[in-house]
Amino acid sequence: MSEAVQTLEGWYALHDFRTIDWSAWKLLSAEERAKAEDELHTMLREWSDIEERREGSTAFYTIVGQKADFVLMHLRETLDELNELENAFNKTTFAQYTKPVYSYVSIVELSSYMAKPGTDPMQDPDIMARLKPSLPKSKHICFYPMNKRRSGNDNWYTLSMEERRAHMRSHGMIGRSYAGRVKQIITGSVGLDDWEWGVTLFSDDPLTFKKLVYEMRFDEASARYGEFGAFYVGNLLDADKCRQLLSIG
Ligand code: VOV
Repeated sequence: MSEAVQTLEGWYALHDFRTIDWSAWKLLSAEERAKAEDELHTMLREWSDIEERREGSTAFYTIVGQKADFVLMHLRETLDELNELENAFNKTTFAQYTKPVYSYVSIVELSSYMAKPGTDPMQDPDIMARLKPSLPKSKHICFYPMNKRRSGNDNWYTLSMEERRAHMRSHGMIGRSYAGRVKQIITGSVGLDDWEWGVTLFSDDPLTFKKLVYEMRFDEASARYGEFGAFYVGNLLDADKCRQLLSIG
């Protein structure tokens, strides 16, 4: 039997994808819409206070295309907190005018393939910052779930630790050549959701997502062992953009 790699876990993650029920939203009076928006902005401010206290982080992006209209990505210390905030959001007036279309539950994960031997990762401030990150406010987000293949001769889980480490080293080298242009948050979801990992990328240039993902397709860790779900891509929603999105002319 191959040895499982040790993993470090940080904050739990919920990706909550919704569409907006525009016909119902448009039927509201301007006053009713303004009230619902104020309530939404109060909740967004509460989430940003939580982020300032370093007790979690939230990213709010539109989604381009028909899979969803927006995503709220939340990171929190516990699954209970994620569930509470999901329920609190569902009780808002604005949420009544949204329809859930997809969600993903996972936890920020770092594997120890590249760990320095003899060091305690939990004492390393860089590692702690990666496990409990403030989500970037980059202009664009890209999310997709993925598995490592388990079929015939292409079974990631029967490779030796050394083979997997060599693959991850090569994978990491490609990733590092995108340093400063894209930030990745890898969340593990074995036992938590339908795929094995969630990949969330942040960048100021959406073309970087295409370049990076394409280049990785040629790397064996992805070419031979990667299986991918649906891709969601979108644009940052700050308070002004959010008002613009919800305004009815
Ligand atoms: C954007 C840059 C980037 C960089 C620098 C980077 C580096 C690294 C390193 C060094 C490591 C291993 C240690 C750790 O940190 O866990 C990983 C780990 C991982 N990655 Fe990665 N990855 C990136 C980016 C990046 C992308 C774009 C993808 C999607 C793959 C694709 O084809 O679409 C991905 C996937 C993963 C996964 C699923 C894991 C866990 C695999 C496991 O078996 O445990 N990743 N990754």
